[in-house]
Amino acid sequence: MIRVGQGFDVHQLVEGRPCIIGGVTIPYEKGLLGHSDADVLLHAISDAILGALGKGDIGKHFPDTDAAFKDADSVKLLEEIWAMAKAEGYVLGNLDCTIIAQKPKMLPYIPQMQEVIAKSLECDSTKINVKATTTEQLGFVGRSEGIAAQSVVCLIQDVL
Ligand SMILES: Nc1ccn([C@@H]2O[C@H](COP(=O)(O)O)[C@@H](O)[C@H]2O)c(=O)n1
Ligand SMILES: C[C@@]1(CO)OP(=O)(O)OP(=O)(O)OC[C@H]1O
Repeated sequence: MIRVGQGFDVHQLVEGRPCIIGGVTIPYEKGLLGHSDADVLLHAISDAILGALGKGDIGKHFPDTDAAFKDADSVKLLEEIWAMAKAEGYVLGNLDCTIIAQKPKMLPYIPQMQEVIAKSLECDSTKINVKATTTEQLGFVGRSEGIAAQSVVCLIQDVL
C-alpha cells in the first residue's frame, strides 16, 4: 500500500533562542520560539508522516502542555514518529519539503539537513529533498517575524 501525507508548521523568530532547522543549528541573530526546540522543518515532516499514517499530528503525540517535551530535541520526536511507521511495515518512498524564510540563507545547510532527516528515517539521503524560498519580503515571513515549513511524504508498505 502507498500512503501520502502533508505537514505545515510556523514558529516565531525571537532573540535569545538558537536557530535549529532540520536538526542543524544555523548561525543567526534570532532563533525559533516553541515549547520544544521549535524545529519548524522537522515538525512539518513529523506531521506529514503522521498524516500518511492517519495518526493525527505532533501535538497529539507530544503535547506542548507536557513538561517532558520542554526544549525537546525534534530529531528524537521525529525518530519516535518514524518508529510508528516502521511498526506498520512502512519504508520511505520519498520526502519533499520547503522552508519558507526570508533569512537566514538555508542553502549552505541543506545537505546536512538532508543527512539528519535520512538518518532519522533510516533511508538514503537521495530520498530526501529540502528546498528553501523567501516570500519576497511579503507577510510575516518577509518581515522575518517567523519561519514556516511544509512537507509531503510518500510511505510504501513493505508487502513481501
Ligand atoms: N531562506 C532562504 C530562502 C531562499 N534560499 C535560496 O534562494 C533561492 C531564491 O529564493 P527566492 O525566494 O528568491 O526564490 C531559493 O531557490 C533557495 O535556493 C535560501 O537558501 N534560503
Ligand atoms: C513539538 C511540540 C512539543 O511539545 O512543541 P512546539 O515546539 O511548541 O511545536 P508546535 O509545532 O507548536 O507543536 C507541537 C508541540 O507539541
